Amino acid sequence: MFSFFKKKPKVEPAALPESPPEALTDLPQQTEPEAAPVVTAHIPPVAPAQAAIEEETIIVAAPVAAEQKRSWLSRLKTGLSKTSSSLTMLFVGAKIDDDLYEELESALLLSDAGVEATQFLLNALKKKVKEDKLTEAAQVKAALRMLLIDLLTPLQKPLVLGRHQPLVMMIAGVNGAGKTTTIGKLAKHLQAHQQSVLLAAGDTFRAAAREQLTIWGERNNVTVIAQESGDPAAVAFDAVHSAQARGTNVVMVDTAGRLPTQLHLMDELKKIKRVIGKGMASAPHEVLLIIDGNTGQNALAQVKAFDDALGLTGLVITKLDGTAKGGVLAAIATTRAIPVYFIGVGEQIDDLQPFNAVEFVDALLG
Ligand SMILES: Nc1nc2c(ncn2[C@@H]2O[C@H](COP(=O)(O)OP(=O)(O)OP(=O)(O)O)[C@@H](O)[C@H]2O)c(=O)[nH]1
Repeated sequence: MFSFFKKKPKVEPAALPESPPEALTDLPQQTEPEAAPVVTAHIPPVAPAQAAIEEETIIVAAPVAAEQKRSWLSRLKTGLSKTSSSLTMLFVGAKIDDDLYEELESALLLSDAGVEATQFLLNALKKKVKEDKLTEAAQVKAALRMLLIDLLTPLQKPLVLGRHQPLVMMIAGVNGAGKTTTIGKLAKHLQAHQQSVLLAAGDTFRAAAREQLTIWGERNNVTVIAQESGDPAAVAFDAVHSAQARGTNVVMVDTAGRLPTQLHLMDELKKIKRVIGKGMASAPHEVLLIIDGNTGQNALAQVKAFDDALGLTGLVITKLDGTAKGGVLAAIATTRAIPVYFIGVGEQIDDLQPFNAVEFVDALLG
C-alpha cells in the first residue's frame, strides 16, 4: 500500500487554457471544457482541489503489516528466482578465481543486465576484491550486493504530487505492457489519499480499451474522458481542460500500445504530448513508460526509443512476478538512468509498489 509523505507547502492555482490548440483546428470548437465532445463515464462531484493540495506530497512505501510485506517481497523473490538461484549458486563453496568471474559474467548476461552493466559490475567487483583483500566467496557476494545497490539506487526516486494543479501524467508503452492496469492501480491509490483523479482514454485505436477504462471508471468513481472516435490528442486536451475546470488533482492520459519501430505511431505520441502542452503550458509533468519486466534486453531499446521521442520522466516495470530476470534494471541504470517510480508484481491493487533498490537487490541475490 502507498502512503503519502507531506513535504513543503506549495500551491499552483488552476490555470485557464492558455491558447487554442493549433493542432486541433479540425476539432469542434470548444467554448467551455464541459461542452467538449466527450463521453464521460462518471463525474463525481469534486471539490476544488486548492484546499486538498496545499502541500507537495510524495508517494512512499508505507509501513505495511509484516505479513503483507512478506507476501509482496516473496512474490518479487519468486518472480526473480531464476536469476537469484543462478547468482547465489555461483558463490556456494566457490574459490575466488577467473572461473568465478566467468560464471558471474554469464549469470549477469543471462539476467538481461547487458554487456555494459555486466562489465561495469565485474570490473568494480575485481577492484573491490583486490583493494579489500577479500578471500571468502561470501565476502565477494556481499561486495556484489553493495555494488548492485549503488548502481540501482539512482533509479529510486519518489513520484512527487501536488507540484501542479492538475498534475498531468502521460502513460506510454508497447502493447500489453500493463499501462491500463497500472493506471487503475495508481488511480485507486491516489484516491485513497484524497487525490481526485481524472483519466483520459487516449487509446482510441482499440474500442475495447476505451470501454475497459470507462467501465473501470464507473465502478471506481473515477471520471473518464473518452471520445467515441477520433484523435487521442484531442481526448488528452479535453481531459486537461476538464480537470482544470473541476479542480481535479491528477490527470492520467492512457495511450494506445505501440512499438518503437512504428514511427507514425511514435509521431502520434509526440503530438499528444505537444497538444497536452497547448492545454496547460507546463504539462505533461510526468511522461511514464510502462515496461513488461519479461521483455528482457528489448526493454532497454524501448526506454531509449520512447525517451528519444518523448523525454521520459519515469518508468514503471510490471510483471516482475512472472519469469522476469530483473537484470534489465542494471542495464537501464548504466545506459539511461530514468527513475523507476514503481514496480508491479501482480494484478491486484497492492501489487504495485514504489521501487526500492535494497529490496530489489536482496530479492535478486536470494
Ligand atoms: N502478473 C502480472 N500481470 C500484470 C501486471 N500488470 C499487468 N498485468 C496483466 O497484463 C495484461 C495486460 O495489461 P494491460 O493493462 O491491459 O496492458 P496495456 O499496456 O494497457 O495493453 P494495450 O492497451 O493492449 O497496449 C493484463 O492481463 C494485466 O492483468 C503485473 O504486474 N503482473
